[in-house]
Amino acid sequence: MPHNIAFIGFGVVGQGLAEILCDRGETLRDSHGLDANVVAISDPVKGSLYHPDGLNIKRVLQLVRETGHIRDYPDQPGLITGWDSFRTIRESNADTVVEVTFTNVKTGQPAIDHCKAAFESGKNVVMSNKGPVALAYRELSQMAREKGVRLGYEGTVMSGTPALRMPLVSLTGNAITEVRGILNGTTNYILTKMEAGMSFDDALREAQENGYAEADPTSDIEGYDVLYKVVILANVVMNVPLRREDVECEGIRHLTQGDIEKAKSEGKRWKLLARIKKTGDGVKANIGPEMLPLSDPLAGVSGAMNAITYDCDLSGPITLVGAGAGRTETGFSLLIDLINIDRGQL
Ligand SMILES: NC(=O)C1=CN([C@@H]2O[C@H](COP(=O)(O)OP(=O)(O)OC[C@H]3O[C@@H](n4cnc5c(N)ncnc54)[C@H](OP(=O)(O)O)[C@@H]3O)[C@@H](O)[C@H]2O)C=CC1
Ligand SMILES: N[C@@H](CC=O)C(=O)O
Repeated sequence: MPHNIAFIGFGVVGQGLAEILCDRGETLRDSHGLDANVVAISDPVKGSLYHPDGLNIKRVLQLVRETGHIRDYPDQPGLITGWDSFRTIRESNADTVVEVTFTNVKTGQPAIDHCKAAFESGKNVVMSNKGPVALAYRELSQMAREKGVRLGYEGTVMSGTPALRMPLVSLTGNAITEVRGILNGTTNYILTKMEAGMSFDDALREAQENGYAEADPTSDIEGYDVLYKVVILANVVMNVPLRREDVECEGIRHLTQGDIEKAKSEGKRWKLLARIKKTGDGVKANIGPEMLPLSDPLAGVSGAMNAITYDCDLSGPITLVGAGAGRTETGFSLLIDLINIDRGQL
């Protein structure tokens, strides 16, 4: 049976997943049981397409590459163009909505309402958008359960590095007492480049060109992106209802080349660190730049790589290192969820 997919948003990550589905379609079907069929794409600037039998995704990707939009997709019987996100979610024959619009760090919208509309229409949601999980995790997971559909969000923390599945599945049975990590690719990339002599602004520009940064990079630089990831980790992995207003948060905007040089002269390196520590009645969480000695394993994590350490009472500390951002890496995070939906493991 084909697994019909609708993309809501078709930027860096949406195209990353589409490329994987296009390049690996046969292997995914024959070896992993995922017969992915993209039936719809809805994006305010690139355009919107829906065909109940499926779109030619290779053609779609070629059009985006060549023209920046999909409005010149060849007309054919049954093709519908111009549907907005909600119409696509409600009226398409998609089984799963891939929600890859921007992360709204104030309200989580319109992504939260996209999820609700999908569940109301009996559709699964997989997303790398952090807003809905950070702000409405409990409500959305309950709603998905009641409607008998699935909610996947592996890519919301550390892109395609399984920072959520690993503790939930492989470390299950442990009590996780502390989580500590580098959880933003853009700022880690900027700090690494500044250490090599590049200016803050040039390094940020490169991170944007590489597809690591948020649509509004203030979210990366001021730490709001990490704040959302901390809230997700506390709620999903530690089962504590932490809210964003409970977390102390400082970004890296104020760090100067002088600060970077000072750290270097002391045999240290700046990293934007997140910490979540279990307390008697919940957790205490904070985010901020810290100077780490070069001997600290986190000091060696560079560029858009991220790392997270889970302090577990039975297994001891376990650290996961991998991509924190990126087109293919985050596209892959959505693939993990899609395959697991078909396996009945999500
Ligand atoms: N890039 C990365 O490495 C990672 C990204 N993420 C998250 O994944 C999500 C997607 O990221 P990314 O692809 O990089 O972001 P982009 O900004 O490249 O893509 C988002 C797309 O969604 C479109 N969009 C905005 N509003 C709507 C709407 N209402 N309906 C449909 N489409 C809409 C945007 O259009 P327009 O440009 O016109 O606004 C844009 O094309 C974000 O939430 C991000 O936080 C998570 C992990 C890593
Ligand atoms: N902008 C984010 C993308 C992934 O969540 C980052 O740089 O880590």
